[in-house]
Amino acid sequence: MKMIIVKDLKRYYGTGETAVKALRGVSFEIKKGEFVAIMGASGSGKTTLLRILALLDDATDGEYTIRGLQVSSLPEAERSYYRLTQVGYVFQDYALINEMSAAENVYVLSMMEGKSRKESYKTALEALDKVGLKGKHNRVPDELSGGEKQRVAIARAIAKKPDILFADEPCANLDTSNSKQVLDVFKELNEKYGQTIVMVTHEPWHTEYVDRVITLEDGNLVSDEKKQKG
Ligand SMILES: Nc1ncnc2c1ncn2[C@@H]1O[C@H](COP(=O)(O)OP(=O)(O)OP(=O)(O)O)[C@@H](O)[C@H]1O
Repeated sequence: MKMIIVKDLKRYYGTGETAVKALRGVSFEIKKGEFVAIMGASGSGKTTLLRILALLDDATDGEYTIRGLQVSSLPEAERSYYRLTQVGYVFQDYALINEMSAAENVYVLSMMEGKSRKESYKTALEALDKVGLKGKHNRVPDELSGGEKQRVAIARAIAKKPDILFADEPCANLDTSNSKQVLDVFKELNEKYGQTIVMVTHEPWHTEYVDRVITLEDGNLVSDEKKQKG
């Protein structure tokens, strides 16, 4: 099943002669259950693409469909609802609330979706267990390693059981050992639960974990390569 269809996607910042053409017309499809890396040099358009796919930004032109739904032309209120309920996003800097425990960081988002307190708590603990943080539910971010903090952020993103999990350089602030822990979690979510994942990275060794690598260069898609997972 096709999860994502992108056709001739363009994103220009500014207008006229001085416009920055961050995406110059990118097309591809992603199937349900794929784990895809988006690579490319700094400034090639990776974050711009991911933000549009995660409905955090609008394209200047082109079409974007998730599970057959033309999200690029949805009214803003519906886009927000879709983003809140169906899209998981993991940021480079974790974006956790320092005063809250791991469980509370995950729980708060479920509550925002309108779930009951009891259900939200149960969902949060399940998500934390899935990312290997059993026994650390009550720790605040300062009592966790960088890799553990990122795993809390992943738990928060998957608690809603999103159609797609997006991650923008999730290991950028982590050493190799913590990066491996985080990538192992993504791999397990992908293999065990069939989670579709789209991850921006600039580290070639991260591609050992994925099914496919899409490479951007100066706003164009220049290669799309299937990988043998390590
Ligand atoms: N808000 C903005 N306003 C103007 N130009 C922007 C904006 N955001 C990004 N750009 C430009 O668009 C181009 C693509 O940026 P983008 O952040 O998508 O690249 P990237 O591949 O993610 O880079 P990096 O690896 O350094 O994060 C760059 O030339 C960048 O300077």
